[in-house]
Amino acid sequence: MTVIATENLTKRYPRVTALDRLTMEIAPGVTGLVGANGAGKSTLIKILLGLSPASEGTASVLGMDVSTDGGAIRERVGYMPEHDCLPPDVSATEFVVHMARMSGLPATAARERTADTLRHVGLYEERYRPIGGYSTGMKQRVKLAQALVHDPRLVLLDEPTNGLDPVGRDDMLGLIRRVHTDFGISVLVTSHLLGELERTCDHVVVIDGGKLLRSSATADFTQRTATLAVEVTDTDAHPDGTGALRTALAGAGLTVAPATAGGEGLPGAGHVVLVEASDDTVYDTVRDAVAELGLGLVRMEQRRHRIAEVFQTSGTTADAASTAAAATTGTAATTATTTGTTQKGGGTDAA
Ligand SMILES: Nc1ncnc2c1ncn2[C@@H]1O[C@H](COP(=O)(O)OP(=O)(O)OP(=O)(O)O)[C@@H](O)[C@H]1O
Repeated sequence: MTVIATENLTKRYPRVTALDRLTMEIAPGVTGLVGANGAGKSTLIKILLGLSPASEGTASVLGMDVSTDGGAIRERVGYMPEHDCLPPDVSATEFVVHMARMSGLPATAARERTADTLRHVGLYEERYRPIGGYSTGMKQRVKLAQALVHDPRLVLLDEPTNGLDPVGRDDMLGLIRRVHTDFGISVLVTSHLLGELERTCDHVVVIDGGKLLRSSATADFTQRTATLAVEVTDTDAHPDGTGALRTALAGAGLTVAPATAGGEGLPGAGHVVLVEASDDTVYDTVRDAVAELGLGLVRMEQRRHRIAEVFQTSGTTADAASTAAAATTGTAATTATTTGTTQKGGGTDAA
C-alpha cells in the first residue's frame, strides 16, 4: 500500500525549478523528507495538499489525485506548516476547536477531540492560556495538535523541530513517533537535519535541488556501512589492550579506525576498537587476535552507522554532517549514484 506516490513531478517557478521530475513512493509509517533549505520540501507538501498545481507530472495521496481531489485529500490529511501562523490572542483550545470545526467536526466532537489532542501533545494544563504567551515549543505543539484534531490518516509536518532547543527537539520527535504508534496515523516529516530523522523515521527520502537523491528504509542507511565495535580489557602484559589489539588487527590486514575515532557515544568509549566488517571472517580474525594477546573480550558487536555518516565526506565529521544540511546533501549526490538506490528516476543525474 502506498500513501504518497509521485511520478515525474515537476514544479517550475519563474526563476527556479523547485521540483524536478521527482518520482517516489511512500508507504504507511513515519517517513522523513530531508533536504537543505530550498531543496523543494515545502513545495512538495503544497502540491500534495492540492494547494499548488504541479507544472508537470502526477502525484497521489491516499490513492487520490492531487490535481482533482484536493478537497477530499485535505479532509483526510493533517498539515503542520513550517512558519509561525498562530493567532496570539486566543487560547490553544479555542484555536484547535476552530480548526476541528473547519475540518467538519460537529461542535461536541470538536471539543472532545481538541481536549484529547491537546493532552496528547502535552498542552492540557496550558490549554486555556492565550497562545501569544507560549514558548516556541508550545506553539509547535499547537500546530501539531491542529494537524491531528480531525483524526487524519496522514499528517504532513513541515520542519516541526524548527526553532527548538535539543531537548525540545527530542520531545517533538518522540511525539511524532507516537502519532504513528499510538494512533496509526502515517507521517511525512520534513527536516534539514539528517541526524534527527534516524531515530524517528522508518524510511528516509532525500531531495536536493528538487531532485530525488535517495529513498530507502532507515535501516538501509544505517546498516550499509556496518563496523564492528570490539571492547577488550587491559592486562599486565598489555596495559594498553586496545592499542595492542589495534596493532595486531592492522597487522592481520584489517581496516582499523584510528584511536581518536573509537567508540564515541558507546559505553566503554576509549576502550573500543572499530574494525571494518568487510566479511564474516573478520569476526574470526578478531577473536584469534584477542586470544593470542591474552586480552579479555568484553564485547564484539556490529555497530550501526548514523545516517549522517553515509553522507560523510572524508574530513567532514559526522556531527558536522548531521547539522549542516549543505554538507550532507552536497555529498549525498555522489552516494546516490554509487550505492544502487531504490529511486525510480530523476536522481542519478543529481550529481
Ligand atoms: N511561491 C514561490 N515563488 C517563487 N519561488 C518559490 C516559491 N516558493 C518556493 N520557491 C523557490 O523554490 C525553491 C524550493 O523552495 P521550498 O520552500 O520548497 O524549499 P524547502 O526545501 O521547503 O526549503 P525551506 O525549508 O527553506 O522552506 C526555492 O528556491 C524557493 O526560493
